Amino acid sequence: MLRKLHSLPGLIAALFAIVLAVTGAILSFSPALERANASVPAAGQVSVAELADTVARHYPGAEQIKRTPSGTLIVYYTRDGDVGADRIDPRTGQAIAPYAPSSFSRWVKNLHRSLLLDTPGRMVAGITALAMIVLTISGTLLLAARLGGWRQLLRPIRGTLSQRLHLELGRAALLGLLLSGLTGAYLSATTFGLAPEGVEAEPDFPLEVSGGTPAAIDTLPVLQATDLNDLRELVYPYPDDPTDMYSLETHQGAGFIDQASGEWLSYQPHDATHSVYALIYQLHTGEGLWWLGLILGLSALTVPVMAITGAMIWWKRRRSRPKIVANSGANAADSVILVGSEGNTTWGFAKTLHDSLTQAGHRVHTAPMNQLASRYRHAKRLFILTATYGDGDAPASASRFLTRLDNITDTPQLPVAVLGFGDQQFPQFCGFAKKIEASLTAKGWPLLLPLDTIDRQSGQAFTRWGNAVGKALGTKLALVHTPTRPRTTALALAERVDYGAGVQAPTDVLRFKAPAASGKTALLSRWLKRTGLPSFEAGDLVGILPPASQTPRFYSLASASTDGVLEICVRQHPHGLCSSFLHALPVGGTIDAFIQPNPNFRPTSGKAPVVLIGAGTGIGPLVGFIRHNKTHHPMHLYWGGRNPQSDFLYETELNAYLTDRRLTQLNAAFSRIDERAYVQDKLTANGPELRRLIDKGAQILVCGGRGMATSVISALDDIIAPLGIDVTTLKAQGRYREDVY
Ligand SMILES: Cc1cc2nc3c(=O)[nH]c(=O)nc-3n(C[C@H](O)[C@H](O)[C@H](O)COP(=O)(O)O)c2cc1C
Repeated sequence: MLRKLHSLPGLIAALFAIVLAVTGAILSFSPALERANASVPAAGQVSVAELADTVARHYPGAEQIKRTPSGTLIVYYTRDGDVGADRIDPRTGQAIAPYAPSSFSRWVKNLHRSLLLDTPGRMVAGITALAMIVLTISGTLLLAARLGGWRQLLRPIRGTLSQRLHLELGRAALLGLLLSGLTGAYLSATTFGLAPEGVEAEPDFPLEVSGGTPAAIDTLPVLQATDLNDLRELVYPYPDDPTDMYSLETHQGAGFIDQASGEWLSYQPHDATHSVYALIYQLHTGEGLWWLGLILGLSALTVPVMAITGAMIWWKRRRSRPKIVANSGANAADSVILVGSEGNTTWGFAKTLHDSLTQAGHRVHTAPMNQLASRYRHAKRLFILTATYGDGDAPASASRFLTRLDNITDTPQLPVAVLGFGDQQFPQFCGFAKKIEASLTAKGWPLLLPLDTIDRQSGQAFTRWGNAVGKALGTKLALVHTPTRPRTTALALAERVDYGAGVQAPTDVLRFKAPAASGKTALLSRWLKRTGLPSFEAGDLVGILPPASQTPRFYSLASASTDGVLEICVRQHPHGLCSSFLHALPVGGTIDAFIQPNPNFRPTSGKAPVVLIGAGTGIGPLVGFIRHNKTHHPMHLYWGGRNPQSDFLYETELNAYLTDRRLTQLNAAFSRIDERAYVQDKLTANGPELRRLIDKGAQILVCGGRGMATSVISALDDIIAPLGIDVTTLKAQGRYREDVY
């Protein structure tokens, strides 16, 4: 519901919001620009009397002085029968330059207020301002839910580039956009008479003046007592007309002043509605508050980026949710599948289960977890497939599940199997699935199968769970989940470096390039310096589809596309389909590959040191990070192999990086030599040094097998215990990232 409330107005209002935001940004920056050009005396330095006097001397035909909220002073005058206007210096009253209002800013203002369409345009602008309020509030609620609560609102944001851009910008611009939306909606309401416009009673027009000889301007008491910074407008009396008077408007009120006595003839202070209107106008435009104008302008500039990234996120989500065919009604089904998903990948698994059960002759109903019914009339089993978000929280399509469950008073005799989808890198791995199973068992629901979990959408783990489901149902259930085949690129093997033959761990560093183009295409590519490779960074993943398989195998990338090669490090597994294929691939042979971004596994920018830890082929992305460490950021590498004579991967490159200071320290451990050691032993041996680095805010990136990763966590927990923290804390702070397989 919240997501719909965010995406629907967002998509509809996007275009108008972009126009209003860009024009609003231009207008918001103008007070700061105007202020930078205006000379503004400090309070108490210049009185209106002094200014009016100097102006009258330089402009014998002066009619009016106006002060804009940003402090620019404009004098309107007649000279030799012609009218004119000049920008003037507040201290000398002399002309700085002729004044002509900018027709561009008038056009921008009209576009902003009414889209150049008068009343219908004003209505659209008002509705867009309301949509902006709905979007900022619903967006903030979604962000808080995604990050695991209000207190976590400043936590680092994970996700794809468009997600991070959308969320980071939204978080930064939140208050500015909310203020613009609220004040814009109020100003719109005033144009349609729905809110007071702040129009107030005019000061009484004096019927009589003292009629004495006009006094010198700089001696008039009211003008002497009015500071220049309070001035809005001063109108001079007609020359040589003793019955005329000065008219003065300040921030506090307005009235008429006698030419001879210099006292008020009538005065009307501004009332509360006027002051409220003026304040809201100021908060919307930033006029007179140049710093607020800058904040509002910068916030508004995020809107086009957020509109585009928001539309991209919406489209990706829509495209990635598979269509469930042959979906039985909730009361007709014998098997019910409820899905908790945010990014839609769990729906893909649910569809595989749905199709397999349907093929096995079952009537299956698949729905979001939020649609949990109090009763499924013919159901014999319930499957719950759910992801976890935030800090063990519900994904979008399951946010109301627990409340609905609480409202079910009779416990249905419906056996249930919960399958959690998550990521081991999060401290609350499959936390929500665990919560669901605990709540179901506490309410007395019978279990069809105990809770099982799937780490990072592992197809193999899902097949294993499918076998267990098949056994429980007494049918053979082959759950082969193939993610929709992504668009692949053909790449040709350009170079291979062999390691590890002597220690029974054949490992290859493989470098791929786009297959050689021919004729005009080759010339064009050379001229454009295009490599023909898709775009990627070291630490991203490449999915490779081995021949005769639809299931991609993922390898961490040791290069970035700017290096001109796609480099991976692959160990041959005895029966590994893809690793055997890659090890047998001749130079010039091609693969089908696609890139899966892995933006969370990267060194962060900033001054904090980076500790890279890996074993075996886990060195791949770590070497990529070091290769790109052109700014000589402190990087400490801990790596474990078997024997330095046989499988010291990247030995030559690493020594070169130590020499040119891209690598600060290299700690290699080998397990098949006399002084055998594993990478965790090296960590323990260097414990005090590591503790110092972590205390200084170091980020830790770990890549390699799960066994190694577990040993590394336990060694590091011991090392940092004296700091009063553990690896779980570092993970929660986003300072400990794993790429583990
Ligand atoms: C912002 C964010 C927070 C996550 N939090 C957790 C978590 O706390 N525990 C967990 O096991 N997985 C967590 N995950 C991983 C997802 O649960 C996992 O990728 C899941 O397969 C996504 O399924 P979906 O695409 O259907 O939403 C998180 C993922 C993201 C993007």
